[in-house]
Amino acid sequence: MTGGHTGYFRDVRIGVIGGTGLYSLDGLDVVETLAVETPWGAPSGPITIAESGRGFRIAFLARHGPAHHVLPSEVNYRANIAALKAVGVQAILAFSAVGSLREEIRPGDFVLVDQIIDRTKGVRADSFFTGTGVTAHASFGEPVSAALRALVARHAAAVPALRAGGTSVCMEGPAFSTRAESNLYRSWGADVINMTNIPEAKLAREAEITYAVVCMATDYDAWRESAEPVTVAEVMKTMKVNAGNAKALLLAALPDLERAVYCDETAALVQPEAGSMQYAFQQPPEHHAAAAGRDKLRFIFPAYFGA
Ligand SMILES: CSC[C@H]1O[C@H](OP(=O)(O)O)[C@H](O)[C@@H]1O
Ligand SMILES: Nc1ncnc2[nH]cnc12
Repeated sequence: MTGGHTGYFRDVRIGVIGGTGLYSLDGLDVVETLAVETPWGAPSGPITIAESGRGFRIAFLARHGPAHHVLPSEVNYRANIAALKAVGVQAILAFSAVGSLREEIRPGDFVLVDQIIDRTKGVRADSFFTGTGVTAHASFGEPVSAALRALVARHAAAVPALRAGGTSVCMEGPAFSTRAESNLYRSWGADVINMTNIPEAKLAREAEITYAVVCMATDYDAWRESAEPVTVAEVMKTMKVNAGNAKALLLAALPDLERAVYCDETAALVQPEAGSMQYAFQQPPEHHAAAAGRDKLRFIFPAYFGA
């Protein structure tokens, strides 16, 4: 145990969440595999700790489990984020397979979204504070880290097409959208659609973890009159190529990311999120000591709910 932190503490500051078609990290040496338990239950699978050639460590988690056995609505997002936090993660680069809502975003293109529209249906646990007796409201107007997006965008040359900016719609699923819904999201100005950005991005923000998601277009969803609506077969066919490009992008960006989280004394990359929840609490700190969920919250926030 370190500084009131969890027994899993490892100081692995970089986390990667792989989505559909991205179930492992290649090109890095795996040094440890952790079965982490959190106060919110178990994450989707083991956390793999890998080491880069430069001696820095990266934690990897497959969002739907290593065999993709967890539906998007049934992912334990709280456990996933809490588990990454427990091993020391300060910045998460997530990957997500998405449908394109724009002709110009072709299957195979990557988009670093900067906005998210929540179309989930309230069935997902989306806050660490639920049931704890502590009221907190994270700032979420900018749901994705601008600094992490900019860092990744500098490595656009590693993939065929990478757009810096765009809006994703996170739908509930598991069935894909109707044509009318797909057109509705287009009329709202959305660029891509998936089923996992929310609550993942929200929980990362609550956990004070810097978060960005690389959205990898696999299909044109259901809006195009001239084409058949999306199927899983179509998604997985495109993901075969996308997965290779995702790994290339990660390996290209990793040296910069390592410098930013392990070597920069100003901590400029993670600084906007680190400590951000101190402004989110409704009640004064004295209240936290008596809160029913204090022990649970200490797992994520040793600084606010310490012994
Ligand atoms: C298999 S298509 C629908 C599935 O793909 C995306 O997964 P992820 O975001 O984890 O890459 C989408 O969000 C759905 O969960
Ligand atoms: N069209 C689509 N809708 C929702 N999630 C997706 N993931 C990949 N393609 C998708």
